[in-house]
Amino acid sequence: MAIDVLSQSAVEIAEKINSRVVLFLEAPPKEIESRILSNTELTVVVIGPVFDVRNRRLIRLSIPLTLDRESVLNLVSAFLLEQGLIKEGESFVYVSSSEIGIRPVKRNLFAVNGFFSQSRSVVQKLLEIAIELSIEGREGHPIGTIFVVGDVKNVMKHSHSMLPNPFKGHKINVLDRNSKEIIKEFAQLDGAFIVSSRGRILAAGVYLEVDPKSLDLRLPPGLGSRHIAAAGITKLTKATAISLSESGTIRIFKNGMMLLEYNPRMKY
Ligand SMILES: Nc1ncnc2c1ncn2[C@@H]1O[C@H](COP(=O)(O)OP(=O)(O)OP(=O)(O)O)[C@@H](O)[C@H]1O
Repeated sequence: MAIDVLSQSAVEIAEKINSRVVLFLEAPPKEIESRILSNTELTVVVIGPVFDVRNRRLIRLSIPLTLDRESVLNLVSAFLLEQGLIKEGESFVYVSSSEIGIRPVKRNLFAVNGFFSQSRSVVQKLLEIAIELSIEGREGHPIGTIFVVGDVKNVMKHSHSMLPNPFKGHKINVLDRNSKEIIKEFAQLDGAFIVSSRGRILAAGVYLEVDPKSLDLRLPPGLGSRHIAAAGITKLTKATAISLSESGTIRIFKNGMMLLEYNPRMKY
């Protein structure tokens, strides 16, 4: 099997370049995992449907499979740095059933503290919804929106409602299966959603009060007010923001920096 042969080469390469981590972009057969764990000192990271980081040598990350390769590698780099599993300047080896490569890790715009330790499944779920909204739009129109997750008390201090809050008094959680359509429907409103770190939607149609001049935002040029607001609120608070541009591009911000940029429409 291709992944069997390639994983063997990945281990050899990792040992040759003194890398500490091998990343499987798709889950390998169990015996490959156990062989690497018992015969080497390497940490194995597997991208798949399961998220489990308790075992420090066999780490399972669930990252949406629809993301492009670059974004997946960026997210994994951020994770490895954040967890202290790799240092800046070191490399990890990645492997799938059709390719193998070496990825040097840099602490760049994409590598940001705290992304993986907070509200993982909530952010993941909202990312899924943003991907669907990007591809589908709503009633024939492209949709743009912002989801702000976590540190709700502080987020509220830096925002105000632009319209009566449709979620007031309703217990709607992004992790509930049947909440997706409601969220997509209200994504047509102007402004941002405020979501607790446990996934409860507290408000929609919220204006984020962000003054970019007073914040040291390190953003790529050309982003408009929606994106500056999304980035800014993560600088002012400990929240994570997911923005969807009307152009279909999804971005994740944390600490005022962009962690991920991805346009699912590009593949269609
Ligand atoms: N501070 C803010 N808080 C919440 N929503 C905002 C804020 N600023 C702008 N928006 C929303 O973003 C929308 C688009 O604004 P603008 O075109 O300037 O942003 P953009 O970053 O270029 O977004 P897009 O790429 O979707 O066009 C506004 O109509 C408004 O709904």
